[in-house]
Amino acid sequence: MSLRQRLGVNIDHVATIRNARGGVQPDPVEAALLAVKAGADGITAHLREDRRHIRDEDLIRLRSSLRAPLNMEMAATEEMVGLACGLKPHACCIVPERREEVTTEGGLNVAGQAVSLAPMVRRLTDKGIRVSLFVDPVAEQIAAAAAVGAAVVELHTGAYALGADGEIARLKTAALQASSLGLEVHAGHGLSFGNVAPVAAIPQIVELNIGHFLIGQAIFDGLPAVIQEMRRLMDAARNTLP
Ligand SMILES: CC(=O)[C@@H](O)[C@H](O)COP(=O)(O)O
Ligand SMILES: NCC(=O)COP(=O)(O)O
Repeated sequence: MSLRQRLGVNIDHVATIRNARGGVQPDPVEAALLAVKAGADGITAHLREDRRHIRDEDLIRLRSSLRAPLNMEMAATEEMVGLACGLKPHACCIVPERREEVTTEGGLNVAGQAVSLAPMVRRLTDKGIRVSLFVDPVAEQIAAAAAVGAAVVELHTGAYALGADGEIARLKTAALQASSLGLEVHAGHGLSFGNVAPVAAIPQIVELNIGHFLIGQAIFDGLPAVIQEMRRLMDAARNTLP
């Protein structure tokens, strides 16, 4: 199987640099258009409650100017569900947020909040938005994601990226379970040139969302080049599949 795996480019940290001086450069929307032109299959943008990087107006401009799928990452709040239902991106990925965190620290506790999540998933789905839940590769969370009606799970690869033992095995098991439940399987967080191949080679994973590493490496090599290299590494990993 060498089903081509999609690459979603997360442009959060273009906005981090822009916000550092409060101006308009570098423009995350310009980065998104350049990323798609370079081969990205979609764009991911995380509208955090504290707007530390992506801002509401960025999402509005992305929605009106992108000709590729826009995946809006958001917390499970009424504010964000309302914004998403108004914006109607191609997809939403619900992620946990803690104001003090430097970055996303873990997966969404779907099992522990299924009662409140299910109607949010339904509202978004009823607007034609593909709903993904960002979860740790844990059987209970994946089963809960299917139970609340999500179409997709995005497996948190943060522990894997930090070198935790046995993580790639957990990701493989989780991807198989999710696929067997009819969920589309994505993965992301902390992926880089150096660690992407084993995750890309997991057959059931059909999309990777990658941002921080790509934006950082783009400072040295340029955004098109780093996207094309990530694309090459993903394709090479997929081509090892039977
Ligand atoms: C959910 C995830 O892993 C990232 O896409 C998320 O955007 C991380 O948040 P920061 O971009 O603020 O680090
Ligand atoms: N959901 C993962 C994502 O969008 C990008 O995460 P990272 O590559 O910025 O760590």
